[in-house]
Amino acid sequence: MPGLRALRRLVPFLRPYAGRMALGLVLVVASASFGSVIPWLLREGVDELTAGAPTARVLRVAGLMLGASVAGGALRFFMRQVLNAVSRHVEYDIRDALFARLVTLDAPFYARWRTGEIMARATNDLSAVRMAAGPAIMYLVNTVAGGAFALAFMLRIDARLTGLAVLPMVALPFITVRLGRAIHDRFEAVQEHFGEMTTRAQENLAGVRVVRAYRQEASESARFAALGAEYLTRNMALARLNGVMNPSFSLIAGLGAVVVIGVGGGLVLRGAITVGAFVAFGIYLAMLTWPLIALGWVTNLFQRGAASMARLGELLDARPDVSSPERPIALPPAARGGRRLTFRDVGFHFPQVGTGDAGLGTREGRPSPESRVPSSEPRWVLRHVSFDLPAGATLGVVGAVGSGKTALIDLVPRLYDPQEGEVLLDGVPLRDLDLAALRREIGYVPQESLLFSETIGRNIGYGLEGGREEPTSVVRVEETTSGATEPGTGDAIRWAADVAQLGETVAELPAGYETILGERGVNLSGGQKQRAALARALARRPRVVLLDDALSAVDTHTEAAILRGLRTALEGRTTVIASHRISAIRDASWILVLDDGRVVEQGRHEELLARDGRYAALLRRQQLADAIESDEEDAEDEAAAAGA
Ligand SMILES: Nc1ncnc2c1ncn2[C@@H]1O[C@H](COP(=O)(O)OP(=O)(O)OP(=O)(O)O)[C@@H](O)[C@H]1O
Repeated sequence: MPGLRALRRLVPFLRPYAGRMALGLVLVVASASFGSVIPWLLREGVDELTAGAPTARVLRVAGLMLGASVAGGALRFFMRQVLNAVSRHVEYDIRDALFARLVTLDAPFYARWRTGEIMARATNDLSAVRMAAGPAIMYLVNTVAGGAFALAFMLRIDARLTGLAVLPMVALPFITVRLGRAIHDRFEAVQEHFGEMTTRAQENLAGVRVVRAYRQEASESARFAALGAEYLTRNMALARLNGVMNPSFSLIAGLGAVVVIGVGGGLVLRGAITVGAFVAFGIYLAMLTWPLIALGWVTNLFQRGAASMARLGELLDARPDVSSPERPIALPPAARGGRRLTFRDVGFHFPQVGTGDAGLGTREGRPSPESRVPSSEPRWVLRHVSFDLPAGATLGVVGAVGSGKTALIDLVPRLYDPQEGEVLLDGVPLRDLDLAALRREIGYVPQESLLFSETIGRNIGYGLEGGREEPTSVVRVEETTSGATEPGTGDAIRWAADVAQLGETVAELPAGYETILGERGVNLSGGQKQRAALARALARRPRVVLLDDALSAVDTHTEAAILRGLRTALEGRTTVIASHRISAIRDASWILVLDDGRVVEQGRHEELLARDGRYAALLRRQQLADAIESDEEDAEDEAAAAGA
């Protein structure tokens, strides 16, 4: 059937359950065989009644019919148990595989795919695939087996009558193929739109504060209603096909029934077949009708499953652009606890969406025809960036908004790879290192800190050695001294929290390090979140620490205290601090001033000041802004004092 090729991808997921699947299918065939014996027994019963046979014989037939019904029913029960369980297991395995894939995918992938789209595939499409993997297979086999048994008995009763009754069924394959293709396409359209709706809902829920602050509730509701209306329209288009399919199949079966009554009635009158055979034949034909209708439904399920499996396949097939080399080079032992970081004439631009850049396709991940045309000149975010930072040194990166500070930092853990030049750690190009080994060296505090809905202790201890085995045993900070947890883990968390100036805040939380954060727990302020993210990066005692404007939400006083603490704590480690505030980087061993992705000045604080160029101008502007701010604060304080 057209469009079903995507279902081949289900085979590896079904393979582990082949035994159970086979058992389930044997049960399907067995239950269908019992079901088809019943009309045959009925034929016998009717004929014996018509012939005036003794009651005992009639009762014997009735007993056999009852037995066949019970046996068929019991087998049907077990077949459902077995096959539905298989489909649930398959669904579980695909979901697992999907999640495992999603967590390995990198920044370029998530720049192309919207969260709502991924969620839609992981839920709705997965359900459609489960229906194809379980119920559809079950009904297909049931249909074929039930139909074959019914046909065999019909042929035994009268071959010519059977031929006439099933004649209208020659139209069946045409209807199935034509409607099947249309169902596939329309279902795909429905699912695609569902992705749009999920994205909209997800963005609105995540940004509900913005929606409310800008009083956009009504217009957002209207936009969602419009999406809903389109979803309804597409579903109605699909429903219309179902509306055509089922009656078409019933019509074919109905035509068969007309033949049976017309021709079969004549045969009974002429004595060619018995009344019992006529009754049984009618029931067999009805038994064929159900499979015919079921066949329409099965076609539908397979087509939906195939469309959804293809959509899931796009996610399962996605590969990160950045990966480990086949033969990674090991890093040499670290000197003084840090690593030397070198940028050699680095040029970088973000992958261009829809241009096939870095092997990318369209946002949906499908390579589009346009993806193969040569891209327009990329917008370089970094160009000709070179520096050589000795192990244990601190690099400060300053520059205006959008000058490329984040991009520079992102290249160190290989969130992206540069298109020009190379980045090296202790003289080894990053591309030659094992990705996990590289990232173990690095503590990265991104601009936007993300904390999980977990205890603050587990948030800080995230990714600590052993954390993968049993999360609950890892970061119960209070228990470390009793030896109940891995030695040193709790200490590392407490130490990191203290360096990040978070220790006191944690002590004031209702359950200390065991306080749950997030939706179900306590919410931290922006600055506290940043400090928790900093503590998380420090707890692993990385050799290279990257801070991307990581203290922007912290006041200058706390920032100074944190930086002082960091200097001692990170003694010997290599640090890169990107900041729009000069106060955060003035003590760095080397400072880069970025402008539109190029290094326009570099040197130590004093040297840069003496040069009286961009850096000095930036500092003067910031000092002026700080002075105005503190004057305003003083004025406010005075006004408040006068008011009191
Ligand atoms: N995922 C992305 N795809 C395409 N362009 C991007 C992407 N992220 C950032 N950019 C662009 O790259 C440029 C550099 O961005 P970057 O985030 O490195 O600047 P920044 O110096 O860190 O700015 P800020 O101080 O605001 O954090 C900006 O012009 C930005 O618009």
